[in-house]
Amino acid sequence: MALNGKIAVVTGAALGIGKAITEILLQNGAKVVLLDVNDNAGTSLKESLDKQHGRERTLFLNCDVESEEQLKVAFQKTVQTFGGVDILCNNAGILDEGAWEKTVSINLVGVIKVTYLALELMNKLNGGRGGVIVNIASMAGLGPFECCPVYTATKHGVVGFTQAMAAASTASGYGIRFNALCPGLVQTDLFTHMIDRLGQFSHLADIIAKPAEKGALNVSEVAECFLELVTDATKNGEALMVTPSFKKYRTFPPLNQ
Ligand SMILES: NC(=O)C1=CN([C@@H]2O[C@H](COP(=O)(O)OP(=O)(O)OC[C@H]3O[C@@H](n4cnc5c(N)ncnc54)[C@H](O)[C@@H]3O)[C@@H](O)[C@H]2O)C=CC1
Ligand SMILES: CCCCCC(=O)CC\C=C/C=C/C=C/[C@@H](O)[C@@H](O)CCCC(=O)O
Repeated sequence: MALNGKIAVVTGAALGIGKAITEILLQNGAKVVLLDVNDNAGTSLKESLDKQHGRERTLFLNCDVESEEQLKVAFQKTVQTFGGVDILCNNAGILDEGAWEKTVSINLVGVIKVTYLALELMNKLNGGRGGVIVNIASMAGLGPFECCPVYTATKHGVVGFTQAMAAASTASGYGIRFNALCPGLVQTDLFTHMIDRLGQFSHLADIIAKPAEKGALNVSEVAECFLELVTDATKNGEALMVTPSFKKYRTFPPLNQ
């Protein structure tokens, strides 16, 4: 998929991985709608992107992925401003074992809410143009990460939802590819603050030491993997793992045979 002129929506776009994904989309010619709850970071990123790429290339909207109402308004404004959606990146996420219901609400329910609203616009069966949806899961979506069981559960949910939606899309003719990106540790605020966010599992924080020995990815390495999942039209239902030591596609058993 060539990105020139395509319209992308990125959740949690103001900082960290979402910011790097926004930047790589702009560098490759897309227009980007940035959704985030952090108004200061979003507004200041928008100002800086205006200088680099021109005001008409981006739209920043203060929008919480937990709020169906705010999401509906955000998609309406996206259509009014840019005329549709071709690419969605469900990136917004938190790690907070002490606020586990909020973690489920943002990391998993939020991904499903945003996806279903985007589907109404993107689905070829409803007159949409099709496109691609990339969900930012985690290595914790593929195996047990004992210091954060609820975070782990949400990311397993994201991987499962992505794969089932990919199969549903193929079987139904939505014209939308769905892929999950599963990074290991990445240098962002989420990683920096994780030690204070493990709640009743803080005594297991040392589990990070092993993967941390291998270093942490920088956000632009994650954005490059995102770009691969968006542009490679053969990728659907994939879970791409990336750590400082390797990058590979995970295989899963098909359940329909
Ligand atoms: N940092 C890491 O080591 C890894 C992170 N991830 C995942 O990558 C994604 C991005 O994480 P980071 O960039 O590290 O985090 P971050 O904390 O640096 O940035 C997250 C962004 O999401 C926004 N956000 C949070 N809640 C939101 C909500 N309810 N609605 C809209 N925006 C919201 C924040 O304001 C912030 O701008 C998350 O889904 C995370 O689980 C996956 C693997 C590793
Ligand atoms: C508690 C901090 C969480 C930060 C947010 C994350 O999502 C981090 C990702 C979670 C775990 C990462 C583990 C990485 C492990 C790799 O270095 C490697 O050891 C795994 C090898 C697996 C394989 O070979 O298949």
